[in-house]
Amino acid sequence: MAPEAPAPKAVAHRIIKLGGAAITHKSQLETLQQDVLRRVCLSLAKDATDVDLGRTTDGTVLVHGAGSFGHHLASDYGVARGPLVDPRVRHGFALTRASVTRLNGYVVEGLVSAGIPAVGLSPLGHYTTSAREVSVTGASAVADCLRAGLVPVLHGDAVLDEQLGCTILSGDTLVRDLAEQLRPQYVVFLTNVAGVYDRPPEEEGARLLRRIVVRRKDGSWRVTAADGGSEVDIRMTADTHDVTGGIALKVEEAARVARLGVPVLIAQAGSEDGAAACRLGPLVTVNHGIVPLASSEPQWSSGCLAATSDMAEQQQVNAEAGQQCATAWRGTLIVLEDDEGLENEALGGMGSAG
Ligand SMILES: Nc1ncnc2c1ncn2[C@@H]1O[C@H](COP(=O)(O)OP(=O)(O)OP(=O)(O)O)[C@@H](O)[C@H]1O
Ligand SMILES: C=C(C)CCOP(=O)(O)O
Repeated sequence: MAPEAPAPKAVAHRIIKLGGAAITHKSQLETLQQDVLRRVCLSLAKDATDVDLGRTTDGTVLVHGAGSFGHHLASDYGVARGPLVDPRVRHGFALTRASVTRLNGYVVEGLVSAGIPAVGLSPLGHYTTSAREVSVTGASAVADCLRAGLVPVLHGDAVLDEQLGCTILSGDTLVRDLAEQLRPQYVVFLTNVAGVYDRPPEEEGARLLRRIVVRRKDGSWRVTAADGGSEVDIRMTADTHDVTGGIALKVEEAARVARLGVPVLIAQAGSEDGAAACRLGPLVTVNHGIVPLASSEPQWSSGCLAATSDMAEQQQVNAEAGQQCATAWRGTLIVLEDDEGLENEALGGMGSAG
């Protein structure tokens, strides 16, 4: 019998989800937000050439959402529920894929024009689900691309489901599966708002949650007020066409990633904060003053930038790297509680929406 294949080596440095709400106008069928897409492509390309940081886009996995290229059609034709034997659902399945792969083409084209060796990789054919849960992962195809020096660009997709016939696999769920399989150093979700708020961000008084802490024992998550007091209530809503659950699914999947010990950042696509999150990972919070990196969390620092074991030196490098972001970093950091089950009280906190 052939010897068992060795476990694949970690090849992913970072996984970035480019939200459909950021690169499309989610409420208008198949409309691209070209300016946001262009800014993201340019900033990722800049990471690749930043010789001071010794960084390249090697080890970067990109996943994008569907936005208005997929959610509308999937919702109109009931693609998330199946069954595929229903001719109307089958037609909707094909239409949804045609739409979302069109968007994938635009994203890949933007990245390649910016000089990134990006290749589109559709989940259908690599991923299967069972009752909407991933039952077959496509992570090995992603790892193969990474080992070949390519930047795989996946997307939320219509896939085959062992029980339902077909369903919709969200990019947020793909990111979590890839994080489980490839164990990147960090994950970034870029979307159209600055992060997770205590209520829909357009509502008056909405406050940006700077830090969400995930409990080690059961994976539940919480936000406590900066004064260390009671837990904060959070309200999240989703667009009417959204077939995958919107921001609530994102937070749930992000919490599952954080529980692996992989820090997650949520920030705005096309902004300096989003670019800095992609470039620096959780160290962005060191440079920009919201979350001091505790010495008990050394694993976050390894490999986020050119390797250096000395924290002071690393902070100096990071400070130089993050110069573009002159003000405090705006976004949400999602992390696992420390070994004692405590969160550092200096790390909690909220910021106003303004
Ligand atoms: N409490 C909240 N905090 C943050 N955003 C919220 C909240 N409640 C509702 N939202 C809305 O969630 C949206 C972002 O989630 P959504 O899943 O649509 O993003 P996305 O991942 O960019 O899109 P896609 O799923 O198409 O990839 C924002 O447009 C925001 O208005
Ligand atoms: C609607 C489709 C085809 C995919 C949804 O992916 P998401 O926008 O990442 O949730």
